[in-house]
Amino acid sequence: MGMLVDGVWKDVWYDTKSTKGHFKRTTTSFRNWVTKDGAPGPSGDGGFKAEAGRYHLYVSLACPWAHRTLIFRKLKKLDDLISVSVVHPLMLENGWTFKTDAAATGDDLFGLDYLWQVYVKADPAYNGRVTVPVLWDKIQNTIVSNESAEIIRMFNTAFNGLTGDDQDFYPQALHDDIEALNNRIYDTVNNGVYKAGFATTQDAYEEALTPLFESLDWLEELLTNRRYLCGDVLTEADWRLFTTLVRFDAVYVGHFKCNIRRIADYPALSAYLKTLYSVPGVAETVNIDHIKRHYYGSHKTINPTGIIPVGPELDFLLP
Ligand SMILES: N[C@@H](CCC(=O)N[C@@H](CS)C(=O)NCC(=O)O)C(=O)O
Repeated sequence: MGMLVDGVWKDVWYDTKSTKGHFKRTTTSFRNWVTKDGAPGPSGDGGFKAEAGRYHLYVSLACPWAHRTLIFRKLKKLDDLISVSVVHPLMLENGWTFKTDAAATGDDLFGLDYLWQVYVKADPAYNGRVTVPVLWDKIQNTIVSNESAEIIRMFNTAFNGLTGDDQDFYPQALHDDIEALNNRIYDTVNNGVYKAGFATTQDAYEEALTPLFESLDWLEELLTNRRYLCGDVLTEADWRLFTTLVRFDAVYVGHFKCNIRRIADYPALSAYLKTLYSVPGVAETVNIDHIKRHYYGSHKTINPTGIIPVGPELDFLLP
């Protein structure tokens, strides 16, 4: 774990001293958008036209934010248009690496050793954390975006003319509902588990845990009466929640101490998780082995022995 300072790699853990034990996620720095015709998107610069074979996605199969982009690549039929490299599950003193293993592919584009080298290629004086996902442009030789929330919106529409797929996970009529759901779920659930897990004081941990379980209880009630978060329509809000739910019982309950209840204890959330998992193409984006090895193996301050629990048996994996 570390970061780049003026383009030089430094091995440092998250600073929670200045925030009294609270984990604060830093903002993302590459915010350009791929669009149908290369016109600028809501942020960043233009010049990133949707073209087959032009873009490359760097992901970790362990990371819930990168997982969103893999799901959208799959559901929006972008497999043949956007290539992918998968980093090694362990993120230690060199950050994400391109060491290969069963599902870690190495860097198919440049043959580099570390993800930070991709960031330095895009910006030789880069300052900040080196995170996945990264969407790389092979023509301009730079990072288009490293913000998953925006990459999934690009994937949702920009390539429709090339794939002929017009499924819409962010329909105009539901924008307000989706934003409201995303805001609460991001703060208390997606990022809530990290705030609990990376807290270094009892107070900071408990401050994250209470709203996390209030939100899970609220979601359980909501999903008792609805198929998806917005009703009958499957939207990006569901996929954003899914990547946290699918990791919850395997790692967040134990490793991040989010242990008031498991997802398995919530009937509606469990059924919903299974429904989303069984959407064609989704199961192949879930890699529980990388997920467990990453969290239990990479965060030495939380789990110094690096021992990976054998259980639990996960219900959604069963047919
Ligand atoms: N805002 C980013 C967050 C991505 C993120 O935090 N990824 C984690 C992996 S789960 C990461 O790469 N962390 C490395 C670090 O913080 O040094 C997004 O949603 O795309």
